[in-house]
Formats: sequence, C-alpha cells, structure tokens
Amino acid sequence: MTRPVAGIICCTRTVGIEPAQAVMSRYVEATMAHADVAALLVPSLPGRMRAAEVVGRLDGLMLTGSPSNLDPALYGEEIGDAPGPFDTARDGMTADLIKAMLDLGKPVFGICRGFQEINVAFGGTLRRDMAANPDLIAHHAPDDVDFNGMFDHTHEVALTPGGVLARAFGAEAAVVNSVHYQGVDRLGEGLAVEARAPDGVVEAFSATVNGAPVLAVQWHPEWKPAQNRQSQIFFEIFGRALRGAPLVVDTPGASR
Ligand SMILES: N[C@@H](CCC(=O)NCCCC(=O)O)C(=O)O
Repeated sequence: MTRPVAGIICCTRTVGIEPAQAVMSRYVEATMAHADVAALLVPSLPGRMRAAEVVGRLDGLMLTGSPSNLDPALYGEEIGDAPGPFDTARDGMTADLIKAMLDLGKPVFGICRGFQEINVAFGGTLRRDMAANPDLIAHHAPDDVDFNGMFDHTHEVALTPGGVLARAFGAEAAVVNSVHYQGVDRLGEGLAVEARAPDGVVEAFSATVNGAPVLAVQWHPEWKPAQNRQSQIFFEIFGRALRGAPLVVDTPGASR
C-alpha cells in the first residue's frame, strides 16, 4: 500500500564553500520511521518555485528546527541588531507553504524553528531572550557545552489537560529537551496552548484549520526518538494526521 507523503522543509546552509538546500537527517528519518510515511524535501527557494506548485503532491508538511532565526520584520519588529543567522529564503518559503497547505486543509506540524514559524504565520510574535532573561528558566544549555550536551539540556512542561499531547502521552507533564534562544511572545490567533514551561512560556500549541490539524512543539522529538516514547508519539500523531485519522487514540498511560 502506498504511504502518505510528508513534505519536509530545507534550510539554506553552506556545504564547503557552496550554498546548499539541507535538512539534518534526524528530522527526515524520525518523521519517516515513526509517522510511517514517505518524504519529499522541499527547497527553500521561493524565487524559483511557488508553494502552490507543490502542496498538491504533499499530504502534510513538517517544519524542522534550525540554528537560523526568523527575520523579526515578519512579526512587525524592525530591529537593526536582531540576532542572526537569518534564512530569509526559508522564511519566505515556509510562510507560503503554511498558507497553501492550510488552504487545502492539509496538516502542518512544526519543531522548534518550525513551531516559531507557525506562530508567526498565525499573527503571533517572538521574543529573543530565552537564554539570557533571569526571570525565565534556561531554555538553552550554556555556550560551552558540546553539541550532544545541548540536547541533554531539559526542563519540564505542563501539558494542557484534554489537549492533544496530554491525551496522546497519557500524562499531565513531560520532560523535554530545550535548544532555543527565541520563543513565543504573543501566541498567534486561533492557536491553543498544548504545553507551557514552568516560567509560563508556551512550548507547544495546536489548531484545526479547514479541518487540518496543526501541531507544533518548541522541543526536539526528532532527537534520539528511539530513547523517548513521547517523541515517537509526536511523529505517530503526524502519521495519523496525514492519513486523516483521529490524532489521538485514547489509551491511558500511553507513554509509560
Ligand atoms: N534558531 C531558533 C530556533 C531554534 C532551533 O530550531 N534549534 C535547533 C538547532 C539544532 C538543529 O539544527 O536542529 C532559536 O534559537 O530559537
């Protein structure tokens, strides 16, 4: 039987001295393995391709994490010294893809940068002080840790009772990795909070648009999902969304 096809966004990166369309394999492999789908990588080349030309071939869209930050102008803040790196090609492509997918009633899921992109697409704003603000918990590991150590940095989130994640995980809280310097400031219109950090910052949200589920998390379920049942469940939800199935099969204690 042919499986659904997930579109997975590429970033503009540099390989050697050349610009490249790239996505870390962990995002692609976790999506394919745990959502049980085929995948197509979508280039962030909005000057060469319109989202409307490809969304008809996709059953759902996965927006990945990335070290790059959204251009604050996208959420109405013109700041000369905003922290980069930027990837304005990805900014443009994802904004068009989110709209085109949801216009067709097709699922859109996001991880970390993808979560931030969806919030902005729904009219929300971002804050850029998630690692430095003493009033917040540390949302990023200290600068001197190595790459693996970055993903070892965790904190708890409270899951919204009755929400998609609380039901799917069969839990009231979860411990999540935290690899971001920016986060949700104003939540986009129509997005329902799925999880909050202990400092109140929104860590996951959901929505339904034209019948299509939207679900996004600030953390990284693609990081070693074999070791984390809740990470697997995030992608299983995506797989169900692409099949038009109910997002949650209510099984008490699902993640335990
Ligand atoms: N740059 C944004 C988004 C954070 C993010 O997606 N981090 C992932 C980095 C690791 C990877 O490449 O997967 C922010 O800092 O908030």
